[in-house]
This record gives sequence, C-alpha cells and structure tokens, in this order.
Amino acid sequence: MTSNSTGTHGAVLKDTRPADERPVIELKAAGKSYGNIRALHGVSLEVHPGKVTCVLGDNGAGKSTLIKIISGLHQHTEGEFLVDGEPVRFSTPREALDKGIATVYQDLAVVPLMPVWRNFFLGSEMTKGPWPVRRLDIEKMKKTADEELRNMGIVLDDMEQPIGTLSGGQRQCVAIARAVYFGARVLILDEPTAALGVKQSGVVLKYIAAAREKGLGVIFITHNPHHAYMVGDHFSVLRLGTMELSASRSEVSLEELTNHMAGGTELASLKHELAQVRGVDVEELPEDGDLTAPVGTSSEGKS
Ligand SMILES: Nc1ncnc2c1ncn2[C@@H]1O[C@H](COP(=O)(O)OP(=O)(O)OP(=O)(O)O)[C@@H](O)[C@H]1O
Repeated sequence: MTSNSTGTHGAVLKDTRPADERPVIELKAAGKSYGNIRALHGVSLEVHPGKVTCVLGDNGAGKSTLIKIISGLHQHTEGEFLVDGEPVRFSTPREALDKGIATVYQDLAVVPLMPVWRNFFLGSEMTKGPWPVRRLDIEKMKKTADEELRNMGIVLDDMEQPIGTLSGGQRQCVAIARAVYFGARVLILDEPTAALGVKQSGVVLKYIAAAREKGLGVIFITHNPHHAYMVGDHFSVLRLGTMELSASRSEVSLEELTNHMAGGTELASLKHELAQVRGVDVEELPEDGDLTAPVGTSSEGKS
C-alpha cells in the first residue's frame, strides 16, 4: 500500500495519492502515555470514505485510548494524527465534530423518557432557544427524524414514544442516524453490538453497512471478529497497546482473524494469568492450550 510519509525533521510531506484514495483520518506511528503507562504505541491506521475500518482487541488493548485521541477527548503523545492530510491535535470533542468526526458510545447520550424525535435533535440548534417550540417546528422535526430513520431501514410506529422503549439496537441506530443527519463524515462506533443479542446485532450491522453505502468512513470497535468481518474493509488488531495485525479484507480470512483474536490474544492472556496463579513461567504450561493438564506436561496422550 502506498502511503503518506514524514520527512527527516518530522514535517508532513505532501500526500501524492489521487484524491479519492486519500484517507480522511490517518494515524502514523501514533501513541499515548498516561504518565508512566504507555497505553498505545506505534499505531498506524487509515479511515477512508465509504469504508469500514474495524479495530479489534482484548480488554486493555488500547481501543478506547485510540478513539479518545480521534474524538478529541485525549491527545496523542507520540507520532502523528492527520485529518484530510493536515496534522491535528483536538482539545475538545467539539473540534472533532467540527471536522465531521462523530462518536457513538455504547452508553448513548440519550434521555430515556424523551420522545424519539427529541432525542434525535438533542443538542442541535433546532431544539435550542425558547421552549416549547412552535407546533409546526415539532411536526417538521418528527417528520425529519422519521424520514432519516426510514432512509436507513428503521421504521418506527410513533416518533412520540420514549426512546427508552426502543431496543438497544434501535437506540444505536437512532444515534447513528442522528450523526449522519448532522453531517458526520466519519463515524466512530464504540462496541455498538457488545450488549446486543444476535437479532439486534444484525440490525446494527445492517445500519453500519448503510452508513458505509452513504459514503461515510466508519471506525468499528468490537471484540467480535464475526461482526467485524460482516461489514469490514480493513481489520486492525490491537494487543497490549501495539498493532498486532493490520490487513485488508483480501489479506485476511475470517478464520485467520478469529484465530488472531481467540488463538493469539485471548489464549496468550489466559495462559499469562494462569501462569501467575500457578506461580510458574508461561513456558511451563502446555503448548496446546490445555490448561487442565498438570504444569510441565502436555495434554497429548492424556487418557
Ligand atoms: N486515564 C487513564 N490513566 C491511566 N491509564 C489508563 C487510562 N486510560 C486507560 N489506561 C490504561 O491504558 C491501557 C489501555 O486501556 P484502554 O481503555 O484504551 O483499553 P481498551 O482496549 O479500550 O479496553 P476495554 O476493552 O477493556 O475497554 C490499559 O492498561 C489501561 O489501564
């Protein structure tokens, strides 16, 4: 893959790629330390319009730190962060939003007892100023929210119903539709399917695919390689703050991605924990991952 490059004195060289191949967001060997704790190190990642970049990783891998840098909650302490080819360092989430970067967190910024349509416009200019707004405006807002949701495949009977009565998947979709309506170019989705069952995960995944079709760049944070592979164009696996894998769809199969997550990351962490509990070195545990076998033996040949 061709890439932008950095000069010997740290100056950003011009991106020579054709305009339609340039990323909206680019991290180059980026990192973040919290005091002595190095949460992220040497991470490179690109987000392109109309593409879904999946970021996978175990607990503590650095996923939240990565999205906090991009969404303006924290600043990187190493490397570069570029938006539209320009180095940036956001001080607030508002600055990220102004560049069209919207983050949808798992615990949504919605007010459960408020109607769906008001949540859709929550914080927007349309609901600021003296309240109540004119009946006409309310009808217009309801109609707009309804149309925007329908556009992306969610049909609700009543825009007046409290958003808390919707399923978790539908609430995620309202938040995504809201970000799209208010002009997001990049959506950062923080584990949007984590708390959902199969059917609701399907609803959200369909919505992610719809956002992609609309030309948005998406960063999809997830623990689930199957969910990632259903909608992803590129897969980045973080492990202990560094990028363990960065591969496009044609470069990695679902099986390989799953093995990376389950076989590599999870098993390695579990073995590390178990070795600590048993007070032995990791090397002394069975190679084949049979953690029931006695220390210093292999489970092969076990009757
Ligand atoms: N504000 C902070 N101060 C100090 N250390 C932090 C802070 N935030 C995160 N860390 C540390 O940075 C590392 C990466 O954490 P991060 O939350 O980014 O991981 P994660 O992949 O999002 O994990 P999870 O899936 O559990 O949310 C962890 O070791 C964590 O303890």
